[in-house]
Formats: sequence, structure tokens, C-alpha cells
Amino acid sequence: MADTPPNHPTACLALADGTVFYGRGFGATGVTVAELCFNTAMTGYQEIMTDPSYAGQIVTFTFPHIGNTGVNPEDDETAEPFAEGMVVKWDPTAPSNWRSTQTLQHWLARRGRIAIGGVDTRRLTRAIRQQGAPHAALAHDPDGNFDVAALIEKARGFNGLVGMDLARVVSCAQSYRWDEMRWAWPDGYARQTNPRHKVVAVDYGAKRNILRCLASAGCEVTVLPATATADEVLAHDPDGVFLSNGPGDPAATGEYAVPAISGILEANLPVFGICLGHQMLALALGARTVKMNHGHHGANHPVKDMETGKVEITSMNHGFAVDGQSLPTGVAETHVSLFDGSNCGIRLQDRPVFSVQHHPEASPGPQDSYYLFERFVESMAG
Ligand SMILES: NC(=O)CC[C@H](N)C(=O)O
Repeated sequence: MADTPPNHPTACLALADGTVFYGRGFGATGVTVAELCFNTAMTGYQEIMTDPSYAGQIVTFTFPHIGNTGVNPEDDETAEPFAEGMVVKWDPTAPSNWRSTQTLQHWLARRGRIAIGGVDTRRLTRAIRQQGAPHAALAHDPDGNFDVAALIEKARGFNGLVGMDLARVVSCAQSYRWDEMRWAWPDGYARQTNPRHKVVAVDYGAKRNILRCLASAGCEVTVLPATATADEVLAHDPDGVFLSNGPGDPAATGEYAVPAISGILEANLPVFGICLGHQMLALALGARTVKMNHGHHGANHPVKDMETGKVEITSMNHGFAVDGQSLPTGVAETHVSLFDGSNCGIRLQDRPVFSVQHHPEASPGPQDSYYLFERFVESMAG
């Protein structure tokens, strides 16, 4: 089933089931193969494209106006875009924002990322919801030469994210000290100038704004690579350990991250995890993780705090989830998605070890969940 091609299609998105969408290419040329997801956020395309958790995925933006505020050097979540490509409804217009330093098209081209505009993203999103995150090949050729059958084959040949270990691929190569605080807090200002707590943040694909939030909340943050062992983490004599977000299947980190986290837990320190960090902490505690149908990717996901009854509007980006039914005794379910009831938070009942599926650093997204950084800092003070 082929979408009606525009007169001169310069990009083509082929799904493994044979569905083909034509459109106008921008950014880099070539072909990329990945899992396809959709993100419903109205803002933050630059943060989304540079979030390492999107490695191995092409992002369909359901909001139609993408690219119209350009790109700037401050909003990157990492130095590289990690999403493989992007699918949008309208071609980007000329940037209209005082912070913009270049167009999205130019920025993507310089970073080797392919995009397609002119796609019926509502239809595509319905397809993703119905069949679960499909495998897809995205091609951009200014001359419009596409071997559609070969693209469909490429999509079919992609193995998918289940079992894919990407955290150690995107992690930093060397440890480093995080020293930037700006823009971290909801009002736009860093809070702390004298760090009070030594924190080791294990980088499984950490977003910069998470590290800023930790620094801003009063932490001196040392970032260690994903493969750091428990002994390497504890050698820094931290007051607490932070487990970052990241791409791929949490269960595929069983050879390094999960055993390291088990070792860290034995040291009885406060531990805080976000997203992939949440999932791997749950695995280390004996729970299970599962692949979701089409995941959660957006900036308006309601999450209920089961302990206070309060609802937070959160930023989400995950395709795997902790199976809430698999939590062992002693691990409480603290947060639940109000979209589908899936697990969004856990904590140990007897000590300050906790994690959430959503993104309290809110980049992009609302700021309802900042209290989690404060909770982590308070647990180190106690
Ligand atoms: N943002 C994240 O850390 C994502 C975690 C994991 N890769 C998932 O897709 O569920």
C-alpha cells in the first residue's frame, strides 16, 4: 500500500509490512533503518533528536510545525543527535526565534541525520499504534531514485530493539566532572553554587539537563561510563548514585549494568534512577521488564504518585517498561501511568533507593516532577 507520491518525492519511508510513504527529504541524504516511534510533544524537537535514548529509532512528530524555531547550540542534550531520523508533516519554515543559529535542515545534514517532510503523520501514527513500533527504512535522495522493494527488505532485516544493548555504545568513553548548572531549574536559574553532596552519575546515555538538575540541586557530579563496575563507582566515595536514562533494551545490559547496580545497592547509599536507570534498577531488584506496543513518547503524560494521590504531567520517552506485577516484596510501586496503568516508579520500602520511568528534568516538558531531584538530595543529607 503506497501513499500518493508528491510530484517529485525526494524521500521515502518504507515499513516492514510494505506500507510506503513518500515526501520531501531534508537533512542528510542516504538510507537509515530503525524502529519507528511517534512523539506527541509540541516543543523540543532539538532536545528529542539529541536525546541518546532515541538511538536506534526514527521519530515521527505528531505536532505538524517542526523546525520553525531553528536550532541553537544550547539546547542539545548531547553533542550528537542520536535519533536516526525524523518524520514530519510540514517542511520546516525559515526559523523564527532569537536563539536560533541555524536551520534544522542544515543542522541535520551536518550531523548525518535524514528527515522526511510532507508525510501524513496522523495516518502513520495510527499505523504505529495498531501494529506496534514498526521497523522502517528511511531514504533521502534529491534525484528521487528509490528501490522501494529493497527498502522494504532492509526494514524487514532490522532486528529491532528487543535484546539490543545500546547504553554502552552511547555512553561517555571517560569519566568527567559535570560543571554546568544554567537553565536547570523551573524558573531558569541554577540554585546551588556550593555543592553539598558527591554524586556519581552512571552515564547510560545521559541527557545534559539531568546532570544540570543534579548540579543545580546541590550535587557535585562525577559522570562514569556505563560499564563502570560497582567498585569503580564506590571508589569515588559518593554520597549517592544516579542511574541515567539511555537507549535500547534494559534487559540487554545484564552483563554489566545490572550486576554493577546490584553491587552498588549493597553499599546502602541513596540511589536515584531515571527511565533506563529505573528499568535496570528494577531488574537488579529482581523485577522484569517488557517491550511495550508503541511506548510513551511525549510531554503531557499524566502520572499518578500512588503515595500522595497527586497527578504529575510528565515528559516520557520509553519503549520498554517495568512489569509492575513482577516487583518483589520490599519494592513499592510509587507511580503509575494514567494513560495505560503501566509502572512509572518504584522505591525500596526500607531505604532511599527510588526511580521513575518519566523524565523529571522536563526537557522538553512540564516541570511537575522536579521534587524528585530534591528528594534525592534530601536523602543524602539524612
Ligand atoms: N529514555 C530512556 O531512558 C529510555 C529507556 C529504554 N531505552 C526504553 O526505551 O524504554
